[in-house]
Amino acid sequence: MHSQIEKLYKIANKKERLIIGLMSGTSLDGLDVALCRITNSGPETEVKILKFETEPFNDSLKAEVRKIFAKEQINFQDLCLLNPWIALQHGHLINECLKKWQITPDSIDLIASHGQTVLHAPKRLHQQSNFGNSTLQIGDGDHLAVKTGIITVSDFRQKHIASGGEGAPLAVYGDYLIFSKRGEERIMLNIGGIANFTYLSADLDPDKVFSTDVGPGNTLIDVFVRKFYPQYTYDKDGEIARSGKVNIELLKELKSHSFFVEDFPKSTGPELFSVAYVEKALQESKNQHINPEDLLSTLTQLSADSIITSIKSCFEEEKPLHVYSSGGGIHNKELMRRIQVELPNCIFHSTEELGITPDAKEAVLFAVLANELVAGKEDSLFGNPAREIPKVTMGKISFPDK
Ligand SMILES: Nc1ncnc2c1ncn2[C@@H]1O[C@H](COP(=O)(O)OP(=O)(O)OP(=O)(O)O)[C@@H](O)[C@H]1O
Ligand SMILES: CC(=O)N[C@H]1[C@@H]2OC[C@@H](O2)[C@@H](O)[C@@H]1O[C@H](C)C(=O)O
Repeated sequence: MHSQIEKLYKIANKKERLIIGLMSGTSLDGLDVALCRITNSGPETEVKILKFETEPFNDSLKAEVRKIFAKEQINFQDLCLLNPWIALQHGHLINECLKKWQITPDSIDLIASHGQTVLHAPKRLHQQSNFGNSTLQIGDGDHLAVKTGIITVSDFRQKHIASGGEGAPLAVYGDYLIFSKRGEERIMLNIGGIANFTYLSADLDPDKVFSTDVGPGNTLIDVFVRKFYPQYTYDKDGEIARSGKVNIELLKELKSHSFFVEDFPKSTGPELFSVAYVEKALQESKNQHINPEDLLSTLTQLSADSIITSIKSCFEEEKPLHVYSSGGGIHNKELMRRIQVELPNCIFHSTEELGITPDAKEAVLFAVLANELVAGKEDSLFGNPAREIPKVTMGKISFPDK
């Protein structure tokens, strides 16, 4: 047997594994690196975060990615060059983290790498009859494995699509395994560039579980902060939004997009929630000369309303729901205030109360997916195919060869 296969076999048979989960989301703020100790698999999975860092991306990395990020037309060579280059950048950041933590690569069992989404094109968005759902994450796993010397699991979304899903959201798989709690109706709300949630039923019934993107989280806020306030990259604590007024006509126009009336579950991205989408709405509502703080206030209300309306439309009002929030958007106090005011029957928490740092949650998710791929049992795989959550393992394995 090849020594790497033998090593993987041993890792699969361990009771607990050290897995580095990586997430670089749509906000392009940095690489989330979560060193997790994962015990068991399937419904018995337990996760402890041993270390967590967000390694900020420097301006040149952001500029390189933005050349091809969520764009309909790009230079094909840029895409080709960035696929290994991103992996090498991520590999370098992992090596730096390991040095800082004084942990040697050979004590890590696996890396679980999401990669960088450069385009998400579910059929609902591209609408081309000959083609199905599609998504592209770059940062090739072989390059990461060779750069770090650690067996790497990557490219999780393709199997989801191959099995009938849209390739997103995937958080539901980790949410079900690590956050389900008998006797408590839970919503796991993540506010990243895009906002999404998972519903976990109090009776633990997997057939009731579902997950969906709901619309923009921080993505539009970030883009227009960068445009009008170049010294900032986001609206810290929502202060700009708080100083402005919501423009009702513009908000109505933004909400008239067909995405908001499509059935759940659905996935989306900055391909739809883009500058062009906002500029069209500004034009249609005759608000091209809106002042920046009113625009930011309106975009913040759009994010809040996307979340509020989706939760209200999926659940009866009397149902006591516990909402556990994560993602960078939870630091936007004005956004969170507006959401909480309109959902008085929900009890709001942070995932911190469940032992998972909110900024680390998505990176942990990919560590859990890698754990299921390598050590999960086929008969205890989670899924709910009726709600587009296929029962599958996800990820591709790359070996460093030494
Ligand atoms: N103090 C703060 N005030 C307001 N917003 C904040 C604050 N801190 C972080 N954010 C927001 O959180 C964003 C980063 O969020 P996060 O890392 O969850 O996004 P992501 O993982 O890239 O997104 P996605 O989950 O869509 O892929 C920042 O770009 C910013 O908009
Ligand atoms: C294609 C893609 O990268 N989608 C991301 C993005 O960021 C949030 C939302 O849009 C979600 O659908 C997804 O990520 C999380 C981790 C998910 O799949 O659950």
